[in-house]
Amino acid sequence: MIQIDNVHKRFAKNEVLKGVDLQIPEGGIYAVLGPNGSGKTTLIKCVLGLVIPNKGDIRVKGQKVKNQWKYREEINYLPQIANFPGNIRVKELIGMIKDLRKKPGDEVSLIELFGLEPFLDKKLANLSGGTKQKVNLVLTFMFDSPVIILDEPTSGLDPTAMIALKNLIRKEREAGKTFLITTHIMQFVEEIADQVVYLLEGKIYYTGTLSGLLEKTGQHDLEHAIAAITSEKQHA
Ligand SMILES: Nc1ncnc2c1ncn2[C@@H]1O[C@H](COP(=O)(O)OP(=O)(O)OP(=O)(O)O)[C@@H](O)[C@H]1O
Repeated sequence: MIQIDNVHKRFAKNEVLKGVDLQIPEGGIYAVLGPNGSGKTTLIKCVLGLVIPNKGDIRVKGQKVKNQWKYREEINYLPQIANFPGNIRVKELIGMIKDLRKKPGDEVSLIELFGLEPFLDKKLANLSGGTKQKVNLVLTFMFDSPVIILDEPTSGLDPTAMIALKNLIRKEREAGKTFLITTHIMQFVEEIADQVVYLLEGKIYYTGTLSGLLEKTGQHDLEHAIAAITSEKQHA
């Protein structure tokens, strides 16, 4: 479904991705993990065509993404920071995004799921951070696309919204969707991820199941496994 071959990306002298190879088959939830600044967002943006690699190939459903736009219709994307003008009202924003995507969108059940009815007539500038994130989740999930990319989806969410989000992701996985998710919330990964991808120093340090990572690091939970990798690297 997504094939990443030998991808390199540098910003000036900062070599962020140094030969990333990754195959994501169709269906399932892939958690992309790694320390701050390890290149998770950069990798995701390469898949979306928002960042152009210096070297390497990326294919989505067999098609090279370079200079292509059509394939992006197959992807729903939640950015880490979504910047919409603050004077737009929630319902106007939802309408605008539906017009732009030119695809039928079903927002009604999502608005209910995240309890957003009282906020529909409010301007974005007047919403709390968590409420804005719920609106962004509605924008991401209201379209039916086979690939869903979420960059830090839990940001600012309260426990009720977290449960709603996990249930939503599981439901979409049951429908055969493929997820790429970055997060620093290890409990979230433990609860929902099928596979873990760990980026370190510009390369993939590990890809496989969560239990495989625990075995590789000799740890009992993901938080300790990640800490063990970091300290192993610092002492190497
Ligand atoms: N447009 C850009 N121009 C210059 N440098 C950039 C740009 N985008 C990212 N970087 C740099 O690339 C590196 C990787 O950033 P990236 O946002 O991909 O990391 P990340 O793993 O997603 O981090 P975090 O966990 O903090 O979200 C950082 O050093 C960042 O400063």
